[in-house]
Amino acid sequence: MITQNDASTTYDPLNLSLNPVLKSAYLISQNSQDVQIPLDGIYQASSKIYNLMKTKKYSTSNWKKHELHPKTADEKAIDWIFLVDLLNFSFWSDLDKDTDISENQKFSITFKNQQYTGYWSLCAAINRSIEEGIPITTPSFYASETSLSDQVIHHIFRSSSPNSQIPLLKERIECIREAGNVLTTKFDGSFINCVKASNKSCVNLLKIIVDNFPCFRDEIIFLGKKVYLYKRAQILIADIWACFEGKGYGEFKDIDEITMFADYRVPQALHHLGAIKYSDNLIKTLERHELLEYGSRLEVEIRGCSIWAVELLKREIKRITEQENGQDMIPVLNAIVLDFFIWDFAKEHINELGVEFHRTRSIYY
Ligand SMILES: Nc1nc2c(c(CN[C@H]3C=C[C@H](O)[C@@H]3O)cn2[C@@H]2O[C@H](COP(=O)(O)O)[C@@H](O)[C@H]2O)c(=O)[nH]1
Repeated sequence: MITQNDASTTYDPLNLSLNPVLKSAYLISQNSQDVQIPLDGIYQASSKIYNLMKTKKYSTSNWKKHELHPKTADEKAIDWIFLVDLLNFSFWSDLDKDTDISENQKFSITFKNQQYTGYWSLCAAINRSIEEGIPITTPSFYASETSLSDQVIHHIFRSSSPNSQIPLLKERIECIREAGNVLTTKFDGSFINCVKASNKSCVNLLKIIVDNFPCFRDEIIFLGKKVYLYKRAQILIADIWACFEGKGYGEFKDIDEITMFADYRVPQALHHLGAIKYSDNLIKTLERHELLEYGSRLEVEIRGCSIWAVELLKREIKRITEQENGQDMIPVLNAIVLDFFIWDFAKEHINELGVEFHRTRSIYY
């Protein structure tokens, strides 16, 4: 059983992790006012997740099974993953607050006669443009407006519902130009060269990403201290690791350093599972669909406590697995596999999560 000790003030993450995100998450969780991590909730959620994962035999091979994800782990897949995780943010619709708005009035992408929203709409838009012969995943192509105009980018993200547009399209174009130029001027035109420079260390690769690509710098001042959440930088590494199933370009000796990715979906599922608990005041704020500013106290508490809660879930589930020698049931268990599982769980149970997601408009998640 994990004890208070794991989450107590004597626990010093400085010795336990090289990843600045984990230290930040611990600091936030220790100073949080409107989000708590009840240990009994962690125990209950751990056994529930363990049993669900056991039946699903969840592993990294699930990543390529998603219909819109690349099926072959090669250099093209790396370019695809980089572009997707460069733009993997803020899909929720302003229209969400009007309950009588029907789903098909919101932004969505039609691809192969299927309609996609949210994260999957991004994947669908990119796959659709590849099928239309647009080399959208080639950095030298998307770096400059002369080869890829803003108008064509608008066309790539055209919605199947009229008068709706992907949120933050202008900011997405800025990210595309910025990252495309960094890759062409500093990394010989492909993110694969960042992966090679990381020397199979995800902590190194995380640093390369945030040092060279400003739009991945998900950093905030919390109670006068700089905290690092790095959601897109970490999921970029995790998607490569999962796509390559931990081998070849996906082999990272220190992959267990990567934490949960602090988005707006997984916290909802964590609350539903009892692993985190919002104050009444926060719940009312969310129910009013109030915007939470990026970097505001409530928003940082939700994100930081979610990361720390997944860390505690991981430890407790590891302990259960060892106790029940279920290693073969869950071959690989780290914060990535746990996060992916909980995110897919959130999507599967989207209408029964019992709490609103928090609405922050940002390019960071
Ligand atoms: N923490 C975490 N956040 C994730 C993902 C994913 C997709 N990952 C796929 C790849 C492997 C997994 O098995 C998933 O199938 C997207 N997001 C974030 O969610 C939000 C979009 O939500 P919605 O509007 O409802 O689609 C947005 O912030 C986006 O950045 C994840 O896995 N973990």
